[in-house]
Amino acid sequence: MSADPHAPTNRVPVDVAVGVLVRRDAEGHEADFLLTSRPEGKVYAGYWEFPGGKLEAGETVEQALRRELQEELGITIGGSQPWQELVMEYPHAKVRLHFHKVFEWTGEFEMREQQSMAWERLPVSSMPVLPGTIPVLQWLAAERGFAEVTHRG
Ligand SMILES: Nc1nc2c([nH]c(=O)n2[C@H]2C[C@H](O)[C@@H](COP(=O)(O)OP(=O)(O)OP(=O)(O)O)O2)c(=O)[nH]1
Repeated sequence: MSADPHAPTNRVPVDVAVGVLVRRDAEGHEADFLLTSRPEGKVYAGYWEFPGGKLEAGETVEQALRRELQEELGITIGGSQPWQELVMEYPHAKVRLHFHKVFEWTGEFEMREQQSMAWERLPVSSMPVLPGTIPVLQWLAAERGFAEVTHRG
């Protein structure tokens, strides 16, 4: 009998900090959000995701997020709000994704890893999106009362 590729494994997940940067509209409602493409040379290169990266030893999620967004996008975030958590099993890794919402940052966006960025709304037009990004679009859709398909591809 062959192994079920979807069965949970006993691998220890790697913690990843992910930022959902949200801009507000004129009424103060949450509006567009930032997606970035994964740089060449990484697994899932070219797939769209919310920016972030793995925690280093001793870091909190917010500290890791501040460091990663500075390194990758050249911005400095203010505070971040813990929002959702998700464990994903990929062939290359098992990750525990810690999603924080971020509403404040300073600095100009610079794509320091030659990635692309897009301010998006639902439905998202950037494609393809990373598997671990799809649940986030669904959470945003639930918060916003958006009942249609969230992304293409
Ligand atoms: N940044 C980010 N990573 C995600 C999302 N969804 C998802 O499954 N992941 C996965 C992909 C990767 O396996 C892992 C993030 O690791 P990474 O390789 O991008 O992190 P890093 O920048 O620290 O990479 P490196 O230094 O090891 O090259 O989390 C998401 O929305 N954003």
